[in-house]
Amino acid sequence: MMLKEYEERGDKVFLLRGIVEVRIPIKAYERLIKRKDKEYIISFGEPRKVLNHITKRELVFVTKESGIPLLGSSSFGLIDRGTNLIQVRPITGCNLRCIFCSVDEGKKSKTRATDYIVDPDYLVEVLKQVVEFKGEGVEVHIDGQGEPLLYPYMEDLLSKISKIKGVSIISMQTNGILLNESKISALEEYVTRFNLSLSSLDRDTASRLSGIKYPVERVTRNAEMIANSKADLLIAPVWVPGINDRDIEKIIEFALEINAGKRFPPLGIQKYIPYKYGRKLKKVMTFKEFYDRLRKWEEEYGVKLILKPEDFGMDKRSRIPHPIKKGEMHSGRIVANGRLFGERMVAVRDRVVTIRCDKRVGDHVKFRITADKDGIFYGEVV
Ligand SMILES: C[S@@+](CC[C@H](N)C(=O)[O-])C[C@H]1O[C@@H](n2cnc3c(N)ncnc32)[C@H](O)[C@@H]1O
Ligand code: SF4
Repeated sequence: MMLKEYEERGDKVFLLRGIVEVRIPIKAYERLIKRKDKEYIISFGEPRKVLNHITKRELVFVTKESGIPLLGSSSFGLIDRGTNLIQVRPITGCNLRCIFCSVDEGKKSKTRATDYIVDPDYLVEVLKQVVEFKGEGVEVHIDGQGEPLLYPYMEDLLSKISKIKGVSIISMQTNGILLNESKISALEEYVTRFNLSLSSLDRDTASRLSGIKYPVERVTRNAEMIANSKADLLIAPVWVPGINDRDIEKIIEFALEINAGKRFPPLGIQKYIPYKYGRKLKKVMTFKEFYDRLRKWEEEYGVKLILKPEDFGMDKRSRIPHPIKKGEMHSGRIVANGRLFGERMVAVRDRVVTIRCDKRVGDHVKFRITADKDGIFYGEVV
């Protein structure tokens, strides 16, 4: 809701240490004080938090008014890794709990403290600027630390992205569970390619991998419907050694049978990689083992499995200039809690920087930028 709407509803809007806060006044718990021409509120009540209905984590609404920049974080917003592909991350949080998940997503995550949801108009506004900088032939890839189809404004977002001059491909990474016939027919108008994560066709194995009672039939039906739609389909299993070794061949056969990959490769087999803050499994394959096996299957099935960026029309492009650099000292306001426990997000020069500290949202901090990886910034308080 806009601030005006809160005021019209009769709620009071207060300026609290420079942050606009909306509170429904409950006299017993709040006391008003006046300083100069500003009203401040002292609240003795618990702060109100919006929670993600699946993960039950704090959900931060990233709007233009929130002062949270959309560049600089790997959790939400936009990522430019120096190619014609821009990653768009509208939401965090997931309906699955994959045992291999690189971002430790879903309920009962041990590492994730906060979820984010981005206002679609804000996302489109900043994306337009990035696409304009990149030039023609841009791929917008909707992905995220979580399941993108949980985003309630997806159709609106895609419709607006499809109108941006310079965007030639819209692709989406999804676990496909939330799709159905009507969703697919709505999304096929905008989505050029769905990358569907499907790691087993066996219900028990898929359930073990996803951490839920996995609806195999629903996902395979969705895969067929995508393959028969205007959109292209790429099936992207994660090969988890010791668990789905026998399933990968069955998935290759399934992808070929339903004619996945009209314009792009039909399969994008991924090797399980243990990530620092992801879920760890004991058995890990070497890259040699992985590629040797893919090469064998390529011969056996006559299908391309070792993929290169060129297979997706990707090329190198200048990066959007970074207004802050590694080693520099800055100070800024904490605009939100960070994605991981103990992290905070600071805004500086239209970028968000992740730092570790125990100060609160609204406080100012001085910090040094310690890392800049593809425009994703980390800092250390000094
Ligand atoms: C983090 S998920 C987010 C999008 C969506 N939830 C999904 O699963 O498609 C992005 C992709 O990374 C894959 N993935 C997750 N954890 C991985 C890991 N540890 N190693 C390799 N790939 C992984 C997923 O299977 C998926 O294809
Ligand atoms: S891999 Fe994707 S579907 Fe599985 S838990 Fe992680 S974000 Fe969710």
